[in-house]
Amino acid sequence: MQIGMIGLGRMGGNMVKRLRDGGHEVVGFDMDPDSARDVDSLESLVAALDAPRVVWVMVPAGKPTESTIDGLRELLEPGDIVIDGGNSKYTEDRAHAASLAEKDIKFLDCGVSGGVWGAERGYALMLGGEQETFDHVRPLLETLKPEGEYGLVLAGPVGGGHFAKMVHNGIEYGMMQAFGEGFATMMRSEYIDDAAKTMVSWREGSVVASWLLDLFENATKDDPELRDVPAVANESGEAKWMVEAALELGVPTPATGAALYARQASRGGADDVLRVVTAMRAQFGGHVTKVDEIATH
Ligand SMILES: O=C(CO)[C@H](O)[C@H](O)COP(=O)(O)O
Repeated sequence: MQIGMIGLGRMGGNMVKRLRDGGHEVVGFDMDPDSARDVDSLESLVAALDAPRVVWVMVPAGKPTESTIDGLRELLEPGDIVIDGGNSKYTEDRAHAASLAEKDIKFLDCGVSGGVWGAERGYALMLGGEQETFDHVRPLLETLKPEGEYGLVLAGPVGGGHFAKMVHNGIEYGMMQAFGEGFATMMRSEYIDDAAKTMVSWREGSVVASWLLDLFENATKDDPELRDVPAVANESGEAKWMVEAALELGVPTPATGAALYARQASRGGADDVLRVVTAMRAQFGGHVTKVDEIATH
C-alpha cells in the first residue's frame, strides 16, 4: 500500500523503515533538509501520492501537528485520509477531524507505543475514528504492529486513540515509579546484596515480569546502582492529562498522580513547598534548617 509520512525523526523514521521492509511504498517528508526525506514540501508529498491518499503525521504535538494538518487540509482531496500518530491531546482530535470533514477528508488519531525498539519489535497501535477508515488503512497498521494477535485496536471514535495512549502512558508512569521505589528500598537495605540482580531475576516467572524489567536489565548492566543516571525525570504531559481526565470522570488515580508528582519534584517543582515546610518546622520546634544537618534517611 502507498503512504505519505510527515516527520522522519526517531519514531517516524523507524516506522518508515518497518513499512518499507513490509513491502509498502512510502514517500517521506520532514521540514529538516538534512533528513532522509524523499520530497521537499507538503505540496510535493501530496502530488507524489495516488488518490485516495493516506498521510501519516508523525510530528510533535501542539503547534507542529496543528500547522501540518492545516496545510494538508488545503492540499488533500475528498476521500483522502489523515492519521495523526503523534502524542496529541485527545481533546484536539475532534477539532482536527471536523475541519478535515468539511472537505470530506477522513481522520484517524493513533496512539503509538514502542519507542526506539518499535522498528524491530513492532508498535502497539491504538486508534480512534470510523471503522471504514480503519479498515482501509489496516494493511499499513498490520505491518507496523508486532507479529501475533495483539498490538492493534480501534479503541473508539475520534479521540479514542489518543485517549487510550494517554491512559497507557499513565500506567507506564505508575509501573516505572513502583519499580523505582522497590529498587531504591532494596539498595538501602542490609538484607539485599545486589538490588539490580534481584530485580532482574523477576524477568521470568514473577508476577511483575515486564518489558520494563528487560529494559532495566539493559540499563543496569554497566551501572548496577544507576549512579551515572541523573535523579531527574522529564515528562511529555500525558500522565498529567490522564490525572485531569480521571478527575473529570470522578476516578481517583493516586498511583499515577504520585508518579507524576515525583517527576515534577525531581525537577524542583516542590522546592518552594518544602521551604515553607522547613521554615514552619523551624518556627514551631526550633528544628534545623541547614542542609548538611538534615538526615537523608
Ligand atoms: O509514549 C511513550 C512510551 O510509551 C513515549 O516514550 C513517551 O514520551 C513517554 O512519556 P514521557 O515522556 O512523559 O515519559
